[in-house]
Amino acid sequence: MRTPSGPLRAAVAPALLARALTEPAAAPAVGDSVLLDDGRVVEVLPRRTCFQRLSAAPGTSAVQVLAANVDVAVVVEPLQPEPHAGRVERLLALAWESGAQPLVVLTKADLAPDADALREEVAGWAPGVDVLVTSSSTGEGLELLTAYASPGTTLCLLGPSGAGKSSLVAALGGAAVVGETRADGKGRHTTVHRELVELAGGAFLLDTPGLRGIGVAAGEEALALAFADVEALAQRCRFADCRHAAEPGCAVQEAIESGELAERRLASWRKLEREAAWIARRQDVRLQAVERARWKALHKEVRRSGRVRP
Ligand SMILES: Nc1nc2c(ncn2[C@@H]2O[C@H](COP(=O)(O)OP(=O)(O)OP(=O)(O)O)[C@@H](O)[C@H]2O)c(=O)[nH]1
Ligand SMILES: [Zn+2]
Repeated sequence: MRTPSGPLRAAVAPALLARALTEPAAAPAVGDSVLLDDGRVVEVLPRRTCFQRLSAAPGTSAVQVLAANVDVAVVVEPLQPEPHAGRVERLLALAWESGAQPLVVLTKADLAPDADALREEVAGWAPGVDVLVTSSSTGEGLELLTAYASPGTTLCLLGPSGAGKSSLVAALGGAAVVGETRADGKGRHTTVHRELVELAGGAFLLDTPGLRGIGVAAGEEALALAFADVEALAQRCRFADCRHAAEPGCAVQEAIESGELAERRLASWRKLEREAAWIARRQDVRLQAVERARWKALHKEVRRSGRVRP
């Protein structure tokens, strides 16, 4: 981690480790600011923004934090092969979900003669979000991205393999400042991947493999932001509970008929809404399972000792 007196490797204090067993979000994640006592991490300071997913650990219902305190969440999508609408929309929903400012960066402009037209199209998938055209090969558009990377700002890159994320980092003058290390069988420490990169202008970039392919669904509120155009239309439907199928006075269907809204975009919104509902249900089921396990343990204790302990 970084401290005023330089980089430092610090262990997590036992009390915090113990808490993290039942509450994984209490553990420090990449991007966190922490309190140190006697060279140990005793507390994680409140997070401004947060990428998280449901913890895979059995017996917990909690969320696992993938990255904390990201200011700008950059959705990286190549112009060649063609930008993929569903993928951009999904990553934008996750960006909104995190609380960070979303940004779309289209890469490999040197390979796309129709970059400007493609930019227009992508802008339609990203209401309220800037869409930049860049090339790490020619340097085109990189100064636009630098404007988002003011000193002290933390960015993260979300995008598929091959989108050009590593090339962007290199083109922005990235140098690793913190590498995550792990001990191998022989007790040596080896760097497994770069985690925090300092850019030439003094901004930071989180480059976390776990974030790259992040597969979690965004919640309702994030979807409302990512699909602000569809939501605004839905406000104008005659019925408050309009399902935008065949109801009379449906502003969404009218917009599709007039060409104002792409049918594909409504379908994409529906798909992500279904996923959000599914995740919410799964979280409920998990909470119930944890509750059941607690009661089972309590009953066992009662049978064993013949009395109830609070
Ligand atoms: N022509 C051109 N090629 C590029 C550009 N940016 C990246 N590439 C190429 O695209 C390929 C993938 O780029 P990477 O930067 O490794 O992509 P990545 O997103 O980091 O991929 P992962 O590490 O798998 O997540 C490489 O062969 C790059 O040389 C660009 O601006 N123009
Ligand atoms: Zn409607």
